[in-house]
Amino acid sequence: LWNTIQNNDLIRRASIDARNTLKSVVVGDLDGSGQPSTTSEYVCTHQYSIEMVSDDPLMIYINGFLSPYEIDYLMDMAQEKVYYNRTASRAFVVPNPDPVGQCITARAEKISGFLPWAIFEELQVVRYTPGERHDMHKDNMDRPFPHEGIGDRCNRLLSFFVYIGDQCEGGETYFPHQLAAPDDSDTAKFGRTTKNSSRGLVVRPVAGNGLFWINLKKDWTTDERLKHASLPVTKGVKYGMNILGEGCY
Ligand SMILES: O=C(O)CCC(=O)C(=O)O
Ligand SMILES: [Fe+2]
Repeated sequence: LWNTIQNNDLIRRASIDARNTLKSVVVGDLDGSGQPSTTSEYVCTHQYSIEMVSDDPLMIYINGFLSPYEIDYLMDMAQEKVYYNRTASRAFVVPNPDPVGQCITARAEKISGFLPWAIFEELQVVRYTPGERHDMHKDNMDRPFPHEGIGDRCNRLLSFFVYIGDQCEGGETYFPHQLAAPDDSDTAKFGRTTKNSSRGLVVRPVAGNGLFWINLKKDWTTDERLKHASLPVTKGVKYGMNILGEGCY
């Protein structure tokens, strides 16, 4: 059960300390002078707003999770990187340490609050060109896995999916088991399935915004209701980012 966590507190403390140490070195003090660097406009701050999508399973929509600076930064990085193939789309991992990456991970950790996460994985940026998609899946593994120095039975407890580039048509994130967005919801952010069903949450790419949800039930088994897919991009290019928080029991 979630409340049987043993060493998560120690691990997450170490994870946060490591990030804070790094942050004080790399963010705002790039020349090591102890003064905010004039060569960088970037300061790690967290400004976003949230909307509850559902309480069971827990899902939250986040407006402005990425700042305009962070979007530009990641889009620049996304033009330079070599991508690896995933099924029907491509991805790369944000180098670690990276001042913006560290700040984004710290933000995800903060939002995750007191939930029993132990550590966050490296940030993964994904790209879809026309025809590319991500088939129906869950973000956690079927079986718990060991994570060196953390625990023997770990799994991807928390998922954030954040949109970085929305100059595309299609590419919505689709959760077939979630309730459909209400009629009066913002159509820039939420869509509907073609069949007039009460189920099926369709979330449109809006740069900077994202979703947070919990993959596992209280007994650490898969919550099948969080299966999801990226519908195919039909025009333009979509960029997004996975931020995955692992917990161990
Ligand atoms: O691209 C999306 O909308 C979702 C991607 C996704 O679910 C994943 O990469 O695990
Ligand atoms: Fe996913």
